[in-house]
Amino acid sequence: MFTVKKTLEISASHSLKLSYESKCSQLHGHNWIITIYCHSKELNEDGMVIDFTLIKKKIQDKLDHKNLNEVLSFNSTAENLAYWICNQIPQCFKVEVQESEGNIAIYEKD
Ligand SMILES: Nc1nc2c(c(=O)[nH]1)N=C([C@H](O)[C@H](O)COP(=O)(O)OP(=O)(O)OP(=O)(O)O)CN2
Ligand SMILES: [Zn+2]
Repeated sequence: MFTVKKTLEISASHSLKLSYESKCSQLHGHNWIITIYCHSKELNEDGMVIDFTLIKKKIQDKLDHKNLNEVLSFNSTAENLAYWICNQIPQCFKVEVQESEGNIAIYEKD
């Protein structure tokens, strides 16, 4: 099994819809650091699991310098982002989303 790991950064704004009062319900921004793990038993014809550039493009084109509330149909918690990102890339099996230093969510397929 081959594994590739791609780390990229997304600068964006969001506000969270929460069932309790929170500063996070106000529009604010983060520089999310996202680590994406992809694997494959065999390499493609180019000798890759997946092109690092393609991983970055798929995620950054949709999210970078955007208001996440406008481009995503779900509450953009780190957990939900990790889940959504994992499902954008067929070879992906794990995603880590660091919202700020010390605040990290991880989604991993069963
Ligand atoms: N489990 C989660 N908890 C929280 C999330 C989340 O995505 N998953 N998100 C937020 C907000 O986005 C909020 O903006 C985070 O604020 P931040 O200042 O980064 O974190 P803290 O409030 O913990 O403050 P520290 O500076 O880290 O002490 C909130 N929770
Ligand atoms: Zn936030």
